[in-house]
Amino acid sequence: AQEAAEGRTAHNNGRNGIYSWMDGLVAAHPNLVTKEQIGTSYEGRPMYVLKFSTGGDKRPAIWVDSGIHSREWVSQATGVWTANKIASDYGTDASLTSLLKTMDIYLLILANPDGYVHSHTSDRMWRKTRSKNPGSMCRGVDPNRNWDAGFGGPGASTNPCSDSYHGPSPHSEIEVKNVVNLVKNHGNFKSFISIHAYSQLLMYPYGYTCNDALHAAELDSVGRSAVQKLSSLHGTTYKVGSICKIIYQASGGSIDWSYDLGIKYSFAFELRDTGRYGFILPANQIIPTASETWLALKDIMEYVRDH
Ligand SMILES: O=C(O)[C@H](Cc1ccccc1)CC(O)(O)C[N+](=O)[O-]
Ligand SMILES: [Zn+2]
Repeated sequence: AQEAAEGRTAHNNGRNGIYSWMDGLVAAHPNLVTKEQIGTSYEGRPMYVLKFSTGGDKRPAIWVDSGIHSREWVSQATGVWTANKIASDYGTDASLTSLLKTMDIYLLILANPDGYVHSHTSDRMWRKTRSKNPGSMCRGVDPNRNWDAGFGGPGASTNPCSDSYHGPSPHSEIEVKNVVNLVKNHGNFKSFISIHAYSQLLMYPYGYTCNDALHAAELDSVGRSAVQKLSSLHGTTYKVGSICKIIYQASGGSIDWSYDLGIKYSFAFELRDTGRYGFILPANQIIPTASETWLALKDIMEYVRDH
């Protein structure tokens, strides 16, 4: 109880490790990394994106988010590792350096900050946002069912007590709305990548239907190339396919929304593992997971740069 209390204090006093860590990264790389607040969460926590840019104005950009489902802790950890990797490899990795000459990378490490705190202080298996549902004892909306893409269709629940509750309306969750506003106002994103765990999958639209997306063949080949690079590091095997075909039908998902907005290169990762540890992945697998995932992310980013 004492630890939980201390945990709550640390989080509530904004001494949250990731927030202060982000400030350190910005301070260490002032010519590359800036921190932009895109809004606040339901409980009032700031939502920050890290912007990696070498100049220009609204350059073609790549979006990466992690932690939209708060219990998928290797996802947020991979976000942190990836932020550091981009900052430290810029200038030495020729491919990344050339990418950042013409494109920007936006990285939202904590897409669901309230849920993340709740999974640390109260319920390790918490997935949703922490919003109050009128008329229900149950809190939270599944932020990956709340996007305006096939909203309320098959593969989401109308029950506020369900872990896949889609919410009262599209973009009802402020955490989702904040991302929608940034992406729409920016207007020049070429790729939208959302990082989840677990199952070891690289998926592309659609989730809301099992009909093929217009660019399914191209996205499939981009995905296969990326997972080949991923597997080359530690031999981790991934499957590639559309959300609906490879995992299950799911409506209101973020990458269906980004794809239908016109952001062709929309992907979702399901990181390690395949169920042995599930969401409770041992910490000694964080760096191997993040390192192999980076090879796939970089491959996708290079493809986007060149197409
Ligand atoms: O159900 C989900 O939102 C993801 C699968 C997914 C991923 C992207 C778009 C639509 C669905 C699976 C997961 O990451 O939540 C893992 N899980 O089933 O807990
Ligand atoms: Zn997830």
